[in-house]
Amino acid sequence: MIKIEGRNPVIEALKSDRYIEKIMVSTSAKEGSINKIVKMAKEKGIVVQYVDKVKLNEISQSHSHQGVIAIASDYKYFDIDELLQIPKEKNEDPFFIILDEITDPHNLGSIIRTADAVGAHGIIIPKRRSATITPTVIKSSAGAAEYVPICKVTNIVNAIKKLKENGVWIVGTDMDGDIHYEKDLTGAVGLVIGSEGFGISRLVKENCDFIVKIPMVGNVSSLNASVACSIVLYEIFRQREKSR
Ligand SMILES: C[S@@+](CC[C@H](N)C(=O)[O-])C[C@H]1O[C@@H](n2cnc3c(N)ncnc32)[C@H](O)[C@@H]1O
Repeated sequence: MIKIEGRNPVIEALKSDRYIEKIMVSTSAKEGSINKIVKMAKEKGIVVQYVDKVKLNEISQSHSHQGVIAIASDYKYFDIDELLQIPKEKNEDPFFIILDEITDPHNLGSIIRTADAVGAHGIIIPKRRSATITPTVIKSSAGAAEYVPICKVTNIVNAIKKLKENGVWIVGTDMDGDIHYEKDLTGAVGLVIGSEGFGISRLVKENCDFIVKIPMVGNVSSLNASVACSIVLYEIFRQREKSR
């Protein structure tokens, strides 16, 4: 079981068909969206348990529960074949994100949130040395983790090769690339974002079809990984919308 913490994440979980064992609500949280959550839970026949705020603080893993925690079934990761099936079923050009060892749960949550906003078909993460779906990630995604398929793979390079075999162009991001908005980013695309500390690893970079950079004129040498990811995702989204 996994804890889903915070109001938006719990609302999104209640909207989905995910199994929820119970919802714990702080006795001191009565206002606003808490009433909506309790109503939604009751309509679905889910047990609502009122607990003291101190107890909820102890249970919370994200430390930002906003007075509500749902105990839900574990997150279901996709495999790469299932991921590739999604754009086919929607009759859309594949649009994937590949995270090369993003370790900060807030970055992963924020990337999931933007991925949902731009209609990406899924995110590939490595099994090791990576943030995975935790209460903090779900909270940071504002509940978008319910909608964005995540695929955990043993080897990112092999996953990239598989995407390429399926006609996906792999776009890396680094400071030594071409300006992102001057490149054609339409068609089947897999966007690679490097780790917070080390960027994209050498082998992954060698397997990218091309590299793009987000121009910068300031003093710091790079952007935050989730910010960089959002900027390029929105350029891909803009170009895809324009080419429809
Ligand atoms: C914090 S940066 C990594 C910095 C790292 N010290 C390095 O040497 O590459 C994390 C990731 O965000 C993306 N990124 C950040 N700033 C970028 C920029 N200006 N252009 C393209 N990608 C960028 C890249 O994917 C990068 O690997």
